[in-house]
Amino acid sequence: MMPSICIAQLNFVVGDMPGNAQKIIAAARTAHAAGAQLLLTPELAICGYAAEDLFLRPAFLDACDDAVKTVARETAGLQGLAIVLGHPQKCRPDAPAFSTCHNVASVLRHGHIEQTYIKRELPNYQVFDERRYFVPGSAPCVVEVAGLRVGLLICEDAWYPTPAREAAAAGAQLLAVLNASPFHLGKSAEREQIMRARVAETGLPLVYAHLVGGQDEVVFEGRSFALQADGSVAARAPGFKENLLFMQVQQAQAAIKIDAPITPLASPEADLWDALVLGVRDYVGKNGFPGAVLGLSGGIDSALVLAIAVDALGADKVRAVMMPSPYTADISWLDARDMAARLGVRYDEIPIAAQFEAFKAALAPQFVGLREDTTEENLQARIRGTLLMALSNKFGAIVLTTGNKSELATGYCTLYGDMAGGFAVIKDVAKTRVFALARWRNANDPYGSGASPIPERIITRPPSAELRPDQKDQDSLPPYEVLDAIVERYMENDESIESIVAAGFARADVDLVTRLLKLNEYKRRQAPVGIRVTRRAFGKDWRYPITNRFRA
Ligand SMILES: Nc1ncnc2c1ncn2[C@@H]1O[C@H](COP(=O)(O)OP(=O)(O)OC[C@H]2O[C@@H]([n+]3cccc(C(=O)O)c3)[C@H](O)[C@@H]2O)[C@@H](O)[C@H]1O
Ligand SMILES: Nc1ncnc2c1ncn2[C@@H]1O[C@H](COP(=O)(O)OP(=O)(O)OP(=O)(O)O)[C@@H](O)[C@H]1O
Ligand SMILES: NC(=O)CC[C@H](N)C(=O)O
Repeated sequence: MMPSICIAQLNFVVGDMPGNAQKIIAAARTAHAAGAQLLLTPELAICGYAAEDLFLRPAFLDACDDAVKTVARETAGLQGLAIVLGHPQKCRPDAPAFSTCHNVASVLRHGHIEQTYIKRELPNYQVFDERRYFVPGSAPCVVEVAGLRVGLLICEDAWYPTPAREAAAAGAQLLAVLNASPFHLGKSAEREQIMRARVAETGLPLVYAHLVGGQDEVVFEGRSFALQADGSVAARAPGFKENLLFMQVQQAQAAIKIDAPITPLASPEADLWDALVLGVRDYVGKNGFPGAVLGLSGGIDSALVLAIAVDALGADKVRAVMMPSPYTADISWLDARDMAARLGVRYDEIPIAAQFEAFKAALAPQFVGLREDTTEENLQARIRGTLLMALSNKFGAIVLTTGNKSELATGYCTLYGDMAGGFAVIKDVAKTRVFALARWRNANDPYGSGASPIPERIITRPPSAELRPDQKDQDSLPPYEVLDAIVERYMENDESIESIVAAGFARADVDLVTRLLKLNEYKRRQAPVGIRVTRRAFGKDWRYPITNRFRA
């Protein structure tokens, strides 16, 4: 008789060790009641991923240790259930300075820690800094559960052949991987492909236990899965929600077969939408905000952010404010009103003409003889930022900023103006993708907030900041198809200026975009945190110097 395995695909809160422990205990009870013999948690389940420099605090590691003991104690009576629990563990006292702990998976059974596996491969690229915190292990770990020998691995271990091969050599019949693998577009398929390589090399089936939830700039999409020994998908949990995924392991002649439900993968747009919704919901929820507020301009960016916010939080928790200036077109407030009504959010109008005039009057003696320029444009953006922050201060709702990746790349945004706020929802979504996503959301209603929330004219009118008469984005920037393609090549793929020009882009466009990218590093350092959805976002994954003379 081979075991039944349960994956606890759960949404943990970083630093809430007592809460996370209770979630794991509840999952263990459910799994046990359903007949499971093995419960797998995600990587570092006890403290959440990523706890960053909290790992440098001895008291934090002690609290993790206490929580592991709580899980062991409170699940001691679950006869026949082994729990593989991800947690940090203090190193020996003679460990090198600043390498304070191991990233481990412990096997809890009958109230005791029976075995502990130490993660061997520590990722230190993209958003990962694991070598800052962890000391690597060097040995495989195989645990026996109901007659099945399970080889334990932790996330990055399975991105290299050696740990899996050594687990197989140590007698494993199945590989179990505990993971915290942040989402970007296409990551689900990429991950399954990498795991398929491990299966091919070892000839062993593989079970992948994954985290779900948003944590600051990253989102984990869940979608835990299993592969048969022939590499085919044996199980897959739903994406972007908690799930207990049960699978029955069977001995079929010499082979081990896994029997479980398979949720299909989703389209890129559906994934992107779900990632943004979960990112907003968890940032707002886990940080204790009662709701969110944003400036609704009648343009596409704020429209998209409003639709995401409503899907994430519900219409009753979201508030939209239209703040017309002398340059705001009639269609802007007509469309803003229309959209707010479609979604059923609270909508207010606060004109900013009087404040704008007051600022200009105050500055007039200083500006004598000077013509109006971006200074006056930015004043409008800053008045709006001030009003939104006042609403946030008074009512507690977080201000969602609406800048997209194209704007952040080129600095087409105002410090302390439209950049003022707490969470930058679409900062990793390029403008061309903003349009595609708006169309997708109008054709789909994944959270039941209403079909077609975005008035068609908002999608079809030419983008404008409406900060001076007849202004269009394309007066100062190349067409967004060109801009976004250059940003993707230069920023996401590290291509050189020459290779982008060689690929057929006009040198003037490439020069302008890469120059703006370099010049605006200072702005990005002051931008709010926001959701990473591509392989490389402006965040932990983009660490360029501000003072810098290199551009090629
Ligand atoms: N290296 C550096 N390190 C630190 N600070 C630096 C700096 N270089 C300039 N600065 C400071 O930054 C200031 C310039 O930045 P900032 O005040 O933001 O203003 P700035 O970048 O000059 O203007 C904002 C631009 O964004 C456009 N915009 C605004 C609002 C919304 C939208 C939209 O469509 O979404 C577009 C607007 O049309 C304009 O072209 C300088 O005056 C200086 O004080
Ligand atoms: N009239 C307005 N009323 C309320 N908020 C505004 C208004 N104009 C601008 N904002 C806020 O400032 C942000 C930047 O807007 P702006 O119109 O300058 O450029 P944008 O990037 O094209 O954005 P959008 O597509 O939402 O208009 C908007 O997304 C919105 O949150
Ligand atoms: N936590 C980890 O070890 C993650 C690293 C891994 N390569 C991933 O993104 O999936």
